[in-house]
Amino acid sequence: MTQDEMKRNAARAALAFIPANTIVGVGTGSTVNHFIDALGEIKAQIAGAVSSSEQSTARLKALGIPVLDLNTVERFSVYIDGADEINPQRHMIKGGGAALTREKIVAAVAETFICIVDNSKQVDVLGKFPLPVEVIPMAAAYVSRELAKLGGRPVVRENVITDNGNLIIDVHDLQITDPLATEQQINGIVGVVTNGIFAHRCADIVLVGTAEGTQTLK
Ligand SMILES: O=C(CO)[C@H](O)[C@H](O)COP(=O)(O)O
Repeated sequence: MTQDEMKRNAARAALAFIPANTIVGVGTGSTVNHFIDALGEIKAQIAGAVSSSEQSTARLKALGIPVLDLNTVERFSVYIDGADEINPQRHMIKGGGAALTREKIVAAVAETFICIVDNSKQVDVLGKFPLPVEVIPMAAAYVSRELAKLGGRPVVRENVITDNGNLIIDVHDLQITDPLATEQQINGIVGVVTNGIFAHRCADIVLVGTAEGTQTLK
């Protein structure tokens, strides 16, 4: 089975966790694209979607799924999103698609975060995948110097502007042994919008696509 088939199976398994008439929070990425396609098949049974990126919004709208403004929604039941890495504590690195800030905001409003991944994303310690950090453009050099002091190797992602008009710094070679502390520490650097560690708001349920089928971890 290919990696993409495992992603698609995990994405389709998420449909079983969507209550009738609910608003669905939708993440970003290739795994989520499979989920959006599956959501299109049950669009009559949901109240609409809240989206974490312009890319997902366009795909949702193309399938006729209404996209709601998060400011009009107080709370909703499920948020479905992928991850670049996930550890056994269900802490994640996200932001490979540069949508980390909106993803973190939408996830904060959801009751349950369901993470959909193929098994290549499972790690014991976060940090092999370079950690994305969204920064205000004028702060990029300062933030890079501060990130280097933490032991990482910051590289501004070329030709990428986020949906919020900001830059992404990818931090290579960070061993993230305490994700809660590192998430907080990096978010404390002036000029950082947010970083891609999702530890304070980790996943509640993980659907892992494997060659043997999709596993559910809680
Ligand atoms: O955080 C993300 C986007 O900002 C994605 O969830 C993450 O990059 C995983 O992407 P994919 O499903 O394409 O492997």
